[in-house]
Amino acid sequence: MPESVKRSTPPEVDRVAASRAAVAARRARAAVKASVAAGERSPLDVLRVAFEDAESAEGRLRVTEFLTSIPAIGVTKSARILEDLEISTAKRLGGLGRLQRRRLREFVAAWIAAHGGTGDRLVVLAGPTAVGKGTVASYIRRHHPEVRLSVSATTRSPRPGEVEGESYYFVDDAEFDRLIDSGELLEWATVHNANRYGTPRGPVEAAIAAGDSVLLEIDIQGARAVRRAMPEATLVFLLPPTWDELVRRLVGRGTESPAEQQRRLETAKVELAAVDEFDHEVVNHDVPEAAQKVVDLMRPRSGRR
Ligand SMILES: Nc1ncnc2c1ncn2[C@@H]1O[C@H](COP(=O)(O)OP(=O)(O)OP(=O)(O)O)[C@@H](O)[C@H]1O
Ligand SMILES: Nc1nc2c(ncn2[C@@H]2O[C@H](COP(=O)(O)O)[C@@H](O)[C@H]2O)c(=O)[nH]1
Repeated sequence: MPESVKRSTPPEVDRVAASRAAVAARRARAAVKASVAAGERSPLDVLRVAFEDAESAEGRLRVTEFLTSIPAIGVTKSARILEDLEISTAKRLGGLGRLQRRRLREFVAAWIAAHGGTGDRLVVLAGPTAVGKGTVASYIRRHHPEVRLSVSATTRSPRPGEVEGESYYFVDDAEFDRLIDSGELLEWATVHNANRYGTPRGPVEAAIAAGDSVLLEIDIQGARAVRRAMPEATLVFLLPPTWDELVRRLVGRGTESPAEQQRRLETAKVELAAVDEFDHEVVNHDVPEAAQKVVDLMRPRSGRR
């Protein structure tokens, strides 16, 4: 042990260690800010990490430091934004309450969409079983040809009327394994403990590169995976008007056995609690109205396209 340390009294050693830790923490926070300012890291990704781990460099970042690292947000604008969001400038990201997190995330997602990020180009529509995701997505396919709908790969068998390459790419387990191993899927999940479903990466990346809007209609696990892979994506949670209406839709669809319906409803209860992880909520009272709300989120607010 070096002489200097041996001679230090315990409080002095503590002070040296604390000051080193403070310098390291300050450097880590500065690195986060610099990566956002340089456009290397999405602000939404920073928020995700901060909300998952309050003690991380991201979680220790003050909201003002965070906002001012976003290009075109200065100190004055940041103060005004925080006043609107009812968040104290002294708060750290990891110390925000549930509603404050939600308001800040919605603000940042809207800011990215309005300032040229991919947020308005890649929109994920997710929600519990039978809420109407497929119905709303089909409506968008029919009425909004400008929106590209991603076609998923699945190991389930085609239902009557489903068309290969339009409804899904129907593949066997070996082919699905190959798609995973070769990195050709942006995300994949086993849905309802039954079949595997995944989003082919190539068409999504090509559409975004071409400036098109892409809609992914996938389950909640898939939405979380897309957020990890592409933090700028806009996540939309489709909600039923009421729980009873969700049950009515599931039972009324008549495609699952009563036992399977029960299992899906148990999962739906858990999934509904994930709504706070999403950037926007749309209540599916009426299909055209819900579809319009989703499509509106895909359009830039400033007429960029
Ligand atoms: N706004 C609405 N009003 C009334 N019924 C609706 C509405 N939207 C969808 N439905 C009906 O609810 C049922 C479930 O819809 P859909 O199959 O699109 O759900 P989903 O979310 O894709 O389900 P899953 O995840 O289980 O595949 C269907 O019978 C559909 O016709
Ligand atoms: N994670 C993913 N989930 C997907 C994908 N494509 C569809 N889905 C979800 O699966 C269920 C069941 O669909 P169904 O057509 O068999 O009724 C539904 O919740 C879809 O949203 C995907 O690529 N990834």
